[in-house]
Amino acid sequence: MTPPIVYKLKHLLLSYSNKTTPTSLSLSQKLSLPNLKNLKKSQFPLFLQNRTKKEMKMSDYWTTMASLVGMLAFCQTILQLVFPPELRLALIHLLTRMRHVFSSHTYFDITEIDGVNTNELYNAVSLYLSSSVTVNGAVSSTSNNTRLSLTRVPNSSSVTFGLSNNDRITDVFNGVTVLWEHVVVQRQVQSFSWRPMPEEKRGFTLQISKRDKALVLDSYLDHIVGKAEEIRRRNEERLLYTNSRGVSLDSRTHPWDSVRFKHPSTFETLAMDPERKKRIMEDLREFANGQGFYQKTGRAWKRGYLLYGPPGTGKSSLIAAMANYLGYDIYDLELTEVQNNSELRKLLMKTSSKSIIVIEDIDCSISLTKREKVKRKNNNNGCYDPDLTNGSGLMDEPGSSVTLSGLLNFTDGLWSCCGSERIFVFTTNHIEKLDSALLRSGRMDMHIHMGFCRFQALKILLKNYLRMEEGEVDGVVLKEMEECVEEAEITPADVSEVLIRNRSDAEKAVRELLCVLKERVVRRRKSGGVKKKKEEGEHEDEEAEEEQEKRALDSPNGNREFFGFEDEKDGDEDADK
Ligand SMILES: Nc1ncnc2c1ncn2[C@@H]1O[C@H](COP(=O)(O)OP(=O)(O)OP(=O)(O)O)[C@@H](O)[C@H]1O
Ligand SMILES: [Mg+2]
Repeated sequence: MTPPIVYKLKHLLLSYSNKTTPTSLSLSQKLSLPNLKNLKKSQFPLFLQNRTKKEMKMSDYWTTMASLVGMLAFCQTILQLVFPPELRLALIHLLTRMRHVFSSHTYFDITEIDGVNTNELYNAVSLYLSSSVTVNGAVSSTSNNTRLSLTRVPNSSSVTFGLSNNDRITDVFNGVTVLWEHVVVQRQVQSFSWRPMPEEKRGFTLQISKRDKALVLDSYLDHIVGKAEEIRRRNEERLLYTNSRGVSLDSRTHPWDSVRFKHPSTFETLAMDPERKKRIMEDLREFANGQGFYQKTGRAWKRGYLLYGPPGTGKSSLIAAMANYLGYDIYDLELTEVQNNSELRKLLMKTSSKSIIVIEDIDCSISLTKREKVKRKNNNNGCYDPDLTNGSGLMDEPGSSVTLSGLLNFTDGLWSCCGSERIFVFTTNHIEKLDSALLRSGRMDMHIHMGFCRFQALKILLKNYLRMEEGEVDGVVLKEMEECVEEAEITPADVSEVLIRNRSDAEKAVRELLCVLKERVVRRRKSGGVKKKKEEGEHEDEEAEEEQEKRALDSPNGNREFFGFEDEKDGDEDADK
């Protein structure tokens, strides 16, 4: 590229060599050069002064140009020699320091790379500013033409805005205005380094008034880090991990395979009584925000949920909704693939915090009823046989891969505390098969019964699948539905099926659903389902009674089985321990 000064000189020379050339003259005028007619000879460079128009032949012109360019290059070299990069940098630093000393502001530099390590604060600031520029006026640019860069990181579903190189932006925090500048300079040619450095040296400079300095140190940076973490989680897609048999569990390999988790289930789409839903959401939120509480009370920062109910009532959907609500990853633990307790522990150690560890159909994964039988056997013999237990009073199935005690250690023992902010979710279709040790508080803090579809849940499904609000459905049909839905004992999955089938015709879908509900009621009445169930209830076998009794003892308000919502209770010792 021709430097502007050379460009100007070229035209000056051209016009000088041929004053009558209209193009050169107009060009020179365009460039606001002095009118050549008024130009005194003394105003020309010395080596040109003795030349006249006639003397300036074409060959002379090119010679002159070459000398000029050579001179410029020479000057540049001299400048570089006189001011080597280090000196130039030092001069800049000196000037910057002087500016800072006399300024009423304090400056904080947050460089991208701190020594050889990546500075997490830089990334946090970058994320914070990127989100803030889009938040209603929380941050406003210093000028309207502040440039924003757009990025999309891997695994992210959204585009983020960033501050362009060397641009500035203001932020307001607690009524104090601060200025951020994104400083990008070319990195010096580096000597040998183990770690290749980026070509550019990037950083943020925070300018804040000296009297507000305490604010930054106290809370502003904490605020930024917290916000950045929140944004990061929101932007990233959830991951669904699963364990597979035979994966080496040495310290280098990761025993979990992951895929992107894009389950659309949310608490909004979940067909469930709104009050119960609200309670679950509050519980989750309290847990996620409860670091201080757990620390203060000396409890591991984890929570257990047991979801139980017939197939197709939304247990898995609830787990997905939980993950989407909190922005947690899911570890779907396939217990049958785990060889032994130590492998289970290793798997646990390789889970990250802010995650939900799920064991589906826990009653099918591991024999959990054994313990009761052993207990009975011991009772029958009138003595306790320690050889049959693992020392904690729990029976380990001989030759089995993972034992009950191993599982309990996994959720509640010392090992459960490696890492934090984790939720354990177990699901089962048969809660009555589970051992009381699994049911006691502290292990599974909340028991959530996912039952057949009720009227409230039905309305949510109508809204989800047919986009029909309550008022849009025929009042008479709705009333009939309300009357028979509970007796029909239909799962949300079955209701969904009918609605999906007819989703192109909402009226037809509603009519058909009502028919299905009525048919089920008739069928149930015919087969004496209700009556039979009552009789069954009266003649429950001894074992089932014992199970119920045990759970009633465990439950302080006795409603765990049906509603599954209890407050946490402390000090409820496992009967067998
Ligand atoms: N409560 C619900 N709210 C919304 N949709 C539901 C609900 N229950 C079931 N469904 C629908 O039914 C399908 C099956 O539900 P889901 O897999 O969550 O049931 P589940 O209780 O986990 O069943 P299983 O015990 O067989 O694992 C889901 O695709 C979902 O669309
Ligand atoms: Mg399921």
